[in-house]
Amino acid sequence: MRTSWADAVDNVSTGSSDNAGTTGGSERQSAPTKPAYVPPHLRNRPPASDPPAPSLSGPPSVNDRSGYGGPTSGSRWVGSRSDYGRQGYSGGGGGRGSSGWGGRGGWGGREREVNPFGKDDVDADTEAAFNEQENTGINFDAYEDIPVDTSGDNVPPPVNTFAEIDLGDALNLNIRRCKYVKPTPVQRHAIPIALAGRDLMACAQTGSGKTAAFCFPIISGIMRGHFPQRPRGVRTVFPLGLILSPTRELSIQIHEEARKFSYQTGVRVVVAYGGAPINQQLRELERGVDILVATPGRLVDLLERAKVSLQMIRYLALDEADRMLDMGFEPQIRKIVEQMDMPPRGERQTVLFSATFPKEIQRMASDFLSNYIFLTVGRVGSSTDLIVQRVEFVHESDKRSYLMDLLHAQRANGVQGKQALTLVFVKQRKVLTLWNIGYVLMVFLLPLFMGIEHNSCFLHHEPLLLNVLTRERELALRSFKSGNTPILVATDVAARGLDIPHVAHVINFDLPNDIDDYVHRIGRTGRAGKTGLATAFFNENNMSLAKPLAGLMQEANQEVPDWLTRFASRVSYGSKNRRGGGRFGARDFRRDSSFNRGGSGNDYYGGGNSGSYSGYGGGYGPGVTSAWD
Ligand SMILES: Nc1ncnc2c1ncn2[C@@H]1O[C@H](COP(=O)(O)OP(=O)(O)OP(=O)(O)O)[C@@H](O)[C@H]1O
Repeated sequence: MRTSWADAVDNVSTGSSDNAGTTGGSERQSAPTKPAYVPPHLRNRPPASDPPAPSLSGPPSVNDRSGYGGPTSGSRWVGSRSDYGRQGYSGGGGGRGSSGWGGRGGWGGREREVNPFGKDDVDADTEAAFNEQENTGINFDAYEDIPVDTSGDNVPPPVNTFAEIDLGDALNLNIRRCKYVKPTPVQRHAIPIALAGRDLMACAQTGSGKTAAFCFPIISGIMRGHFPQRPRGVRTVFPLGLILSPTRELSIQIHEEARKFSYQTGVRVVVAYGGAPINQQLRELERGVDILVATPGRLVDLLERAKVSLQMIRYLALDEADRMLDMGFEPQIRKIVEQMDMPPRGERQTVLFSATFPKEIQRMASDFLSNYIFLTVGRVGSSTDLIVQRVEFVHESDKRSYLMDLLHAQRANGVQGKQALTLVFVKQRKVLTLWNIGYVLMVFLLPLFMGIEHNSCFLHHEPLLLNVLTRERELALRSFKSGNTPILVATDVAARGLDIPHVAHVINFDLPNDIDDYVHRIGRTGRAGKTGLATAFFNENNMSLAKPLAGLMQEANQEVPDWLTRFASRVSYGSKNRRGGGRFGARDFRRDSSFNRGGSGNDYYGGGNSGSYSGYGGGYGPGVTSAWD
C-alpha cells in the first residue's frame, strides 16, 4: 500500500474520506448532534485526572472542541512532556479521548473518525504482518551511502529505526499501517532534530519522504504536549500546528498523509485552500482543528475574517519552503508569520523543507528561524540509477511532432504499460492562450493541444474540453493516477510535491526558466527509490538554462550532449537563474563568508564563489554534500 495524492483524490471523489469534511465521508460521520450542555463553571474543568491518563476508549469531553475550550491564557504553549508515552485512542471514534487537557480541538466525541486507510487497514492484531511487508518503493540498500551534512549547534544524532524514536504508540501503529519499515535518510536526521525542539531548515531530494519528516514530530508533539485551554465563545479556532504549502493540490496531499499519520491519535488535521468554497472549510474548522494545512492565500483570508487565530501555534512547517519565500508568496508568508498573532520565532518551533534551497532564500528564511540546524540529505541511491535525464534540441515549431513521435515510440516499445504514466510540462502562458480557461493544469487535452485528432491509443475517455475548470484538476489527476488517461499535460502547479505513483516519464515540452523548477519537475518521477526517465526539449529560448542544466546533469552522471556543453560554455553564467550560491542550496548559507559579510553571494552557476564549492563537475569541498548527489 502506498500513500499518494491521487489515492487521496480517489477518496475525496468517492466520498470515502472525511477529508476535512468536504466529502460524503463527513456527511456519513454524523448527523450532527448537539453537544451536551455543560454549565459554564464546569467547562474549563479538566477530566477527573489532570492531566488525564491516556484515555483509550472513554468518551471525550465536551470541551474537546476547537475554539470552545477554556479561557485563553494569552500565553504560549506549556510544552509539558509529563504525559510522555501517551497512547492514541484506539476505539475508532473519539481520537485521543484525552479531551479537556488543553481543550485543544481535535476530534469531538460525537464525530466518528473515518479510517483513512480504507480497506487496506489492519487492526492491532495483524500488526505483525507488517513486519513481513515493507513499502518496497524505497531502496533501503542505498541508504548507507547517502551523503548527509548538518550545521548548527548541538545537532541531535540521527536514528536508524523508527523504534529508536518514541513517537507514541498510536503514531507508531500508523507508521506500520503505511508500511514504512525504516525511516528514509531525511527522516532519520530530521525527526530527532525536530523532536528535540530545534528549528530546522532541511534540504532533501524529491520523493525522499519529507512529508512524514515534518508531520511526525508535529503530531507526536501535539499528542504529548500540554497546551493552554483555547478560548471559548468565539467562532475562531486556535490550531497548534500550521503546515503551509504553495498549492491546493499539495495541501490536499499533505492533509491526506497527515490524516493517515494522525489516525486515532486524537490529533485532528484540517485543510484549507483557495479555489474551493470557504464555507465547507469553515464548518470543518469549527469542528475542531489541531493541525491546519493551508495555502497562504486562503489562510490570510481566514485570518482576516478572524476565523482562525495563530495565537497558539506551537509548530510551524513550510513545505516547498523556497517556493513559499519566493517572490510570489513572500508577502503573504511574512504577513502570516510576522504580522498576525503567531508567537515569535523561538517561542514556536519552525521547520522548513524543500528539495532546493537557494542561498538568497535561505537568508530570507532565517528571519523565521531561531538557532536552527541546516540539514542536507543526498538522494536515495545515485541519481543515475533513479532518473535518467535526456535533453533533445528541438525547435519550437517541431515540438509537437517530436512529442507525438516520442509518445508513439514509447507505446510501440511497450515502455508505457497501463501503470506507466507520462507527465508533460508546458508553459502556463501557452495553456492560457490556447484555452483561455484560467487554470494551470490540463488532462485529456493533449491531442488537441498538440494539434492532432483525438487518439484513443492514449486517451480512453471523452475529453472534458469544455469542462476543465479549477475544480476539475482533482478529476484530472485522479484519471491520470488510475492510468485511464496515462498522459497528463500540466504547468508548474504540478511541479512541486505531488506524489503520484507510477510516473515513469516526465517530459519538459517547455523547459522552465529556473533550474530549481526543473529539479522539482523531474522529481515527479524516480520517487522513493523507483527509477524514472526525464526528457527535455531544449532550444534557443532556453539558453539561460544551458549552464545549470549541463551542470546538474554532469553532477548526476548523466550523459550531457556536446551541443549543450557548448551552449553552456558560451552563455553568460547565471543570467536568468537568479538564485545564487550553491547547488540547489545544498550548503548552509551561514557558512558562506560572503553572505556573512552581507555581500550578494556569488552565483554558483555563475562561476563559483568563495566557499568550498568548486565549479561544475568539481564536486564539493570536504564535508559538503548535495541534495542532488
Ligand atoms: N519511511 C518510508 N518508507 C517507505 N516509504 C516512504 C517512507 N517515507 C515516505 N515514503 C513514501 O515515499 C513517497 C515520497 O514521499 P514524499 O511525498 O513525502 O516525498 P517528498 O520528499 O516530500 O517529495 P517532494 O520533494 O517531491 O515534495 C511517498 O509515497 C511516501 O509514502
